[in-house]
Amino acid sequence: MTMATATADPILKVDGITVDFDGFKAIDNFSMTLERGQLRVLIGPNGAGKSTLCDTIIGRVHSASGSVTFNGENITNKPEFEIVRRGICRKFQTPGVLPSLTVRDNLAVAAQRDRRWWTAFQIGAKAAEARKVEDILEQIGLTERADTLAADLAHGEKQWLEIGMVVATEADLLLLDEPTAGMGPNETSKTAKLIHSLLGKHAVLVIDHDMTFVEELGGKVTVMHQGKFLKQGSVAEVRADPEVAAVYLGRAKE
Ligand SMILES: Nc1ncnc2c1ncn2[C@@H]1O[C@H](COP(=O)(O)OP(=O)(O)OP(=O)(O)O)[C@@H](O)[C@H]1O
Repeated sequence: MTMATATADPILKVDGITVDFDGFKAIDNFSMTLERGQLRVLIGPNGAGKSTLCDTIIGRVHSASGSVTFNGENITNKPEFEIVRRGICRKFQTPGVLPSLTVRDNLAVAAQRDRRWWTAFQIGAKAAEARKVEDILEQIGLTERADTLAADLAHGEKQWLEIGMVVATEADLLLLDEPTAGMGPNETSKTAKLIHSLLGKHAVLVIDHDMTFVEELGGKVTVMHQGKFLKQGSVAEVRADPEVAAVYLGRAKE
C-alpha cells in the first residue's frame, strides 16, 4: 500500500470557490482537498450546492472567486472539454448509456474517448482496448450481460454500466452524482463494493443522500450546507455532530 504518499499528494484542491447565480450564492467560499486514489463522500441537504460544486470542478459553471487545482494545475473556469481531457470524468444521476448498443459496445465507445488519443497509433492498441473492456465488464459484474442491449438492462445494471463507462475513460478523478439513485439495498451494497474497487487507480468523489450507502462506503465525509463547508470527518464523526444533525440528518428523519 502507498497510503502515506497518497495522503500527501492531493489530486484536487478546491480553494475558496464562490458561485453566484444573480446575487444568490449557491457556493460560498467553499474549500476541500481530495488525495490521489482516495474516496470522498459529499453530503448535505437539498440545495446545499453539491451538484453546483461538481459543475464548477468540471468547468460547466463559472466561479466568481477562488480556484480549482487538479493534478497541480490551475483549471479554474477552463472549458469543460479541456478539464475532461486532463482527466476528470463525471457520471450524472440520469443514465447516459446508449440504449441501442450492447453493454460491451457502450464500454468500447467510452474507452475510445480515452484522452490518451495517441494510444490509437500504437501497435496492439486495439487488442489492449478490447482487454480493457473485458476487465471493466468483470469489475462492474456485467460479463454475463456483455451482449445484452443497454436498453434491456435493469436499473441497477445501467448505473453500473455508467460507472464502467466513466472508468473506461481512465480519468484520474471520477465524480459520481447519486450513483445509487433508485436502487434497492442489494444493488446499493454492490455499488459500494464497486466504488471501493476503483480506489487507488482513481480518486472518487461521490455525492449521495442515502446515509445507509454513505455508511457502507465509509471513508471521509465532507458536509456542505447553504453553499458553505460545514464539517468533515468519518461517517461516525459526522453522524455524531450536532450541527450536522440539525441541518442534514435531523431533516432527513422528518
Ligand atoms: N443555474 C442556476 N441558476 C440559479 N440557481 C441555481 C442554478 N443551479 C442551482 N441553483 C440553486 O443553487 C442551489 C444549490 O443547488 P445544487 O443543485 O447545487 O444543490 P444540491 O446540493 O446538489 O441539491 P440536491 O441534493 O437537491 O441535488 C439551489 O438553491 C439551487 O436552486
